[in-house]
Amino acid sequence: MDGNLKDLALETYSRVVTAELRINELVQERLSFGDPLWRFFTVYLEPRFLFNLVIPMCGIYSQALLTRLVFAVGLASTLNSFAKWILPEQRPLWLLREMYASSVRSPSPGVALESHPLSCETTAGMPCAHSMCFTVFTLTIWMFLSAHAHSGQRWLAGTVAYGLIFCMWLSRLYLATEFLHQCVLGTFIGIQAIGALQQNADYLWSRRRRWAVTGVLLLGGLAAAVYFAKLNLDVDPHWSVREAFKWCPDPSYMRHEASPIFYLVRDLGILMGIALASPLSNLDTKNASICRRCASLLVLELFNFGMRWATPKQNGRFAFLAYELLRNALHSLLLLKYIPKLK
Ligand SMILES: O=P(O)(O)OC[C@H]1O[C@@H](O)[C@H](O)[C@@H](O)[C@@H]1O
Repeated sequence: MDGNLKDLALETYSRVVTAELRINELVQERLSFGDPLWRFFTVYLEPRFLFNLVIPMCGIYSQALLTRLVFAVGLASTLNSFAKWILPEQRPLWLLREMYASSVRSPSPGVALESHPLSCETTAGMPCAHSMCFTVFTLTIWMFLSAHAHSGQRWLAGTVAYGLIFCMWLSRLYLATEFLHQCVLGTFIGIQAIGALQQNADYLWSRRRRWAVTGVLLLGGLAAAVYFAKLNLDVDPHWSVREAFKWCPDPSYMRHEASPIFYLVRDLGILMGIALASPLSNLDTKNASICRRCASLLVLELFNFGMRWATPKQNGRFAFLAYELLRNALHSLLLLKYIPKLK
């Protein structure tokens, strides 16, 4: 009975993802006129770019908005990286090529997908990080601006926000990096995460630094425990990187800083910066003059850019990961705690 249920579940899953491959194909065929736009969404609105440029730019408008964005998007990105670290789910191009390469799954799906450098992701597919972090980013801005808007303006801004999130889905489907269900679930989890953060805002924002830092260290321990548990269970922790190597048309499209471990370290670094700036309720979120805000954020982001440029990539992976952890922690700490002091 159990065996039958498992077979049925696998069969249903396989049918669903095969049908979803056709959605990727349809989007590639019908929406190629928007190619520059889909690339723009994937390249310039991805979590790393949000942290290194877009969120700091929002700080020019308001320090309170910047604080909320770093907190919400930082937590969402960490949650996403953990989900990808724990659950190994295929991406469309990997699955399609496996299907064609394997004689077990027949008949072949009869789908053709185009791939290029942006399709060479090295993490698992589920849930879509672009959709999840962008959902949290847009809805946090929407909620912040809605506090002082009429219901008509709120409705209009909400429609624009969901329209942009839909464009992010199309971008990921067009580049064949994600299945539709991975994008939808990314957005769904993002919305649930915002709800949970809102409900527990008082509790979370009043945590003392000691507790917050302990929480981040425990998360680091959890990530390491998952790694060793996988090794014990004979599950390859680097499965997604191997899939990418196997199916990416050119390995030079893949980057050091795109592995699941790198993303976990990056996100834990961002959280560590938030933890060091805790309690968040004590942070100064008053706005300095616009000139001062522009100048201080410009200096900070130039400094961050220099730090990124100087990343030691040739001194082994531990130096690389430790540097990234510290750089991200310093960047979010400076954004949250020290930029407002420069008044
Ligand atoms: O899950 P997606 O949308 O394919 O994204 C994969 C990775 O893409 C990178 O650009 C992000 O910085 C990562 O956080 C993310 O994990």
